[in-house]
Parts: sequence; structure tokens; C-alpha cells
Amino acid sequence: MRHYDLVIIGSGSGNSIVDERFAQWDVAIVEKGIGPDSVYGGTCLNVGCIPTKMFVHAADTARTPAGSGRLGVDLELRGVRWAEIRDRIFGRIDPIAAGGERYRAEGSPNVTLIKGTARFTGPRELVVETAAGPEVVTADRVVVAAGSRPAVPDVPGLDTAGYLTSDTVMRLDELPPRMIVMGTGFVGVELAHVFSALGVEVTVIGRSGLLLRNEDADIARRFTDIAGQRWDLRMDRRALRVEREGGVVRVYVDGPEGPETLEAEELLVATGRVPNTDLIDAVAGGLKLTDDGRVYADSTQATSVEGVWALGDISSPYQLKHVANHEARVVQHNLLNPAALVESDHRFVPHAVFSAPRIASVGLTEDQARRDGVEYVSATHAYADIAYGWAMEDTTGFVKLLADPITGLLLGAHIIGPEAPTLIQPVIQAMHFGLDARTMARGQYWIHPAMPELVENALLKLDLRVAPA
Ligand SMILES: Cc1cc2nc3c(=O)[nH]c(=O)nc-3n(C[C@H](O)[C@H](O)[C@H](O)COP(=O)(O)OP(=O)(O)OC[C@H]3O[C@@H](n4cnc5c(N)ncnc54)[C@H](O)[C@@H]3O)c2cc1C
Ligand SMILES: NC(=O)c1ccc[n+]([C@@H]2O[C@H](COP(=O)([O-])OP(=O)(O)OC[C@H]3O[C@@H](n4cnc5c(N)ncnc54)[C@H](O)[C@@H]3O)[C@@H](O)[C@H]2O)c1
Repeated sequence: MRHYDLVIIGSGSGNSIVDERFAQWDVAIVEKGIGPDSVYGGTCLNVGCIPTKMFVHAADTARTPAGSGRLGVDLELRGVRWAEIRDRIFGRIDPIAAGGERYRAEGSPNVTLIKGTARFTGPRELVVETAAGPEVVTADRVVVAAGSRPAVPDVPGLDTAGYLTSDTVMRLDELPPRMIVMGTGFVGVELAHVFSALGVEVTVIGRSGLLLRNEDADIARRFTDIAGQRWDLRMDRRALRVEREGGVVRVYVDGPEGPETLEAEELLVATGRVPNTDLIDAVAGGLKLTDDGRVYADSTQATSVEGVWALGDISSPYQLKHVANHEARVVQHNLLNPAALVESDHRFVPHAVFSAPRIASVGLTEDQARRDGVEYVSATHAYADIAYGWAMEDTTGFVKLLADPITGLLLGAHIIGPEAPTLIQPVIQAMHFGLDARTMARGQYWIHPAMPELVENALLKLDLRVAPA
């Protein structure tokens, strides 16, 4: 048995906690390895944000010719070299993961890297299953940063038929002619974009009538309309059974058009992610769980057990890297400053969906504002009504802003269209720093004729009742 000052479970966002300020601490980082090759560094780097966005950029480039003709420029897509795209992406990512592992194994004198799966056997007591057998570790403090994994729905035949998840789909040997995507959330629509742009025939199965149905309803409707022109959408469908025959997988579904059989060479399951609470046996560690199975953490990221902190996907209601990073900084501060704890700021958590078109969102949707009885005014403005939108010939993008009619403070922003994840940033800034819509619109220059004029115009349209002093 070995006792440490600090044990961190998970090398994703947890890896960034230990810096030179911890030089006097005896630290262990435990990592089981993620993805098909069991690598170091967590989801975002290896099987999440970073490779997906690198694939999205290649996909956007492949789609450029499809939209160029309307500008009078005729481009032609002569082909995509999948193996080259894949190897370029992982040729950049894999060495970063390996370098991160080497640094912790060899370059951090006060850090012991334990490769294996940790599970609690008591408060701040763990057993790690390593290749050399079980190792017992105890610690004064533990950081639970063990993340989440793809959820797999209980559809008969799925396991025997074989399926891909976001952990495996990006490393395919070759592009299949056809792919069925089960799930209509972030992962489903980002990867449907990637594979369809690269030439795969994509069929998407959704349980409701809308893709991305947690977005503001107008945004989800617009996105669904546009996606329906690219992908074979089978909405309001229930998957009954899956089977594979040779190289073909069949998904039997039921829906408004009765029973149907969908066929493809590959099936991607993208139906959410479950926190790894079970893998770490959180309950044996005395950790309180939330109703939906996450490790409970208060606003300082403290769990229900003294000395145990939690962050990221295993505890957060937001499965987003910028949130995990923020929470890791809060845990880092609170480990170092137990007498001056700080709290996580979850007031305005933004997100972006890197599909085609892009979506970005922060704050309340219109439905949420109505449901919660929040008084609001809203304004929308189309890309087609700003000069740069004319340049791009955009006909489908728009922004919707929600604001408090009295104070002018922004309550929500939702954008669908080119560069949405970038365009939303000034709104996030305004919400965080309490800048009202009128001051934001009138109190600064907006570069003409740049894309942020989209936000400026919507701000000016908000029908605010009282001008702030
Ligand atoms: C395909 C995809 C795309 C994404 N794109 C984006 C995006 O564009 N933007 C965004 O903000 N977010 C995105 N996300 C979400 C983002 O990746 C996660 O929110 C974030 O990586 C979570 O970080 P984490 O530190 O909580 O967990 P992780 O990074 O998953 O780290 C947890 C680590 O703990 C290890 N572990 C688990 N259990 C044990 C155990 N018992 N013992 C030892 N080690 C263990 C795991 O192997 C893993 O390495 C994406 C996710 C996916 C799947
Ligand atoms: N750009 C980004 O920030 C980004 C990108 C990818 C993933 N992520 C994060 O990863 C998380 C996981 O992504 P995701 O797309 O897997 O989850 P999600 O929660 O976004 O979407 C899950 C989808 O699966 C459907 N679903 C759930 N159970 C089902 C079942 N039994 N049968 C059929 N459909 C079912 C849901 O209705 C939903 O459409 C996201 O919540 C997000 O936080 C973020």
C-alpha cells in the first residue's frame, strides 16, 4: 500500500492540475487509457473535440465546391484521401498524447503515473488494477476526473451486429459507402457532416422530429430543414432490432411510416455519454451521486467526502471541455488554498456545434424563458441582411437574441450560420460582465462590413423599454 498527498483519477482535464506549485506534493495520476489504443490524455485530445474538429475542417473543405457555383466560381471535388486525412490528424495528436504520458512518467519527479483502472474501496482508498496486478493507494486528497464514455442503447442485436462509437469511428480503415447514425445530438450531427462531406451516404435515425432538439426551437428547425437536404433523415423512429449479414448492417425501425429496414455498411451509435461513476465505484468511496448518476460536487467542486474533489464529465451537468477546464482550475485553486475556496461559474455556459451549418448558443432558449416565466424581448437578424452575408450569399443563417426588457441585460443568444462559434463570443463576454444590450450596440465600433454586424443589428432591434443610464 502506498499513501500520497494527492491522487488524481483521469488524465484528461485532471492532468492539467499539477504544476510547479505542487512541487512539494507527493502526487499519483491514475489513467486506464482511452480509445482503441488505450492512450493518455483523455477524451478531448484523443477521441473528442480535437480530432473531430480536425475532421470537420477537412469536411468543410470538401464541401466548398458544392457552394461555390452560386458565387460564379466553379470548383470540382476530385476526391478525398481518407487514410491520409486520418493519418495526418492522428499523426499530430498521438505524439501529443505520448509526450504527455512521458512527461508524467519520467519528467515530473514528484508525480507517479499509475497505468490502470482505479476503483474506490473506501473514502480516499483505492485499488488500481494494473498490468502487474492490483495496487492499493490511499491519499489525503483525491481528485475524481474520470470522465464519461459513449452510452449504448439497449437495442436487441446491437452487440452481435457490431457498431462504431466516437471512440472508434475516426480510425476506420476505409470510408464505407453508407453509414447509419443513431442519435441526433452533438456527436451525431458533427460526424454525419464529416462522413457525408467525405462522400459517405448518411442516414440519421432520430427519436423525435428534430435534430439537436435541445437547441432553441427555431434553430433546431432550421438545422433539421437544411440537414434533410443532405442526409436521409428518419425522424420519429424507434430502433427495434439490429442485425448484420456479411458486410451489411440492418436496423429495423418503427415510425410514422410503419416498420422500415435501413441498411448500411457501418452503424455509428451516438446516443449520449454516461459518467464513469460505476468504473470508479464511487459509491464504495462514499461519494454521493446525483439522480442522473453523476458524482455530486458542490459549487467549489467538493464532493460529499472530505478531501475528495470532482470535475468534468463525471460530475458536471455540462459535458463540455471548456467547462471541465474551468472546473479543473477551480479544483487546482482550492487544493492550494483550502482557507480561501473559490466557486465554479456556471451562469452562462456556451456551446457550439461544429456541423454544417455551425450553431452556437449561450443562455436561455425562448422555450426555457417562457417555461420559467422570465420576462424577455427577442430579436432576430439574418446573415442575408448584413453586407458580409450578401458576400457569402447566405440564405439560411440567423441570430436570435433574448434580453431583459427593463435592464437590457442579455439572457440568451443563438446563432446558426458561418462562424457562429466565433460570432457568439462578444455576447458571452457581455453576459459575463453585465454589459447591457444598448451599451454593447452603441458604445463601441463594429467593423464594417464584418460578420459581427449580425450581432450588432440584432442588438439594435431589441425592443428595450428603459434606456440604461
Ligand atoms: C466526439 C466528441 C467530440 C467532442 N467535442 C467537443 C467540443 O467540440 N467542445 C467541447 O467543449 N467538448 C467536446 N466534447 C466533450 C469533451 O471531450 C469532454 O467534455 C471532456 O473531454 C471531458 O473531460 P474530462 O476531463 O471530464 O474527462 P476525460 O477527458 O474523458 O478524462 C477522463 C479520463 O479518465 C480515465 N478514466 C476513467 N475511469 C478511470 C478509472 N477508473 N481509472 C483510471 N482512469 C480512468 C479515462 O480513460 C480518461 O482518460 C466532445 C466529446 C466527444 C466524445
Ligand atoms: N461541439 C461540442 O461541444 C461537442 C461535440 C460532441 C460532443 N460533445 C459533448 O458530448 C456529449 C455527448 O454527445 P452525444 O451527441 O452523444 O449526446 P447528446 O446528448 O448530445 O445526444 C444524444 C442523442 O441520442 C439520442 N438518444 C439517446 N438515447 C437514445 C436511444 N436509446 N435511441 C436512440 N436515440 C437515443 C438523444 O435523443 C439525442 O439525440 C454531448 O452532450 C456534448 O456535451 C460536445
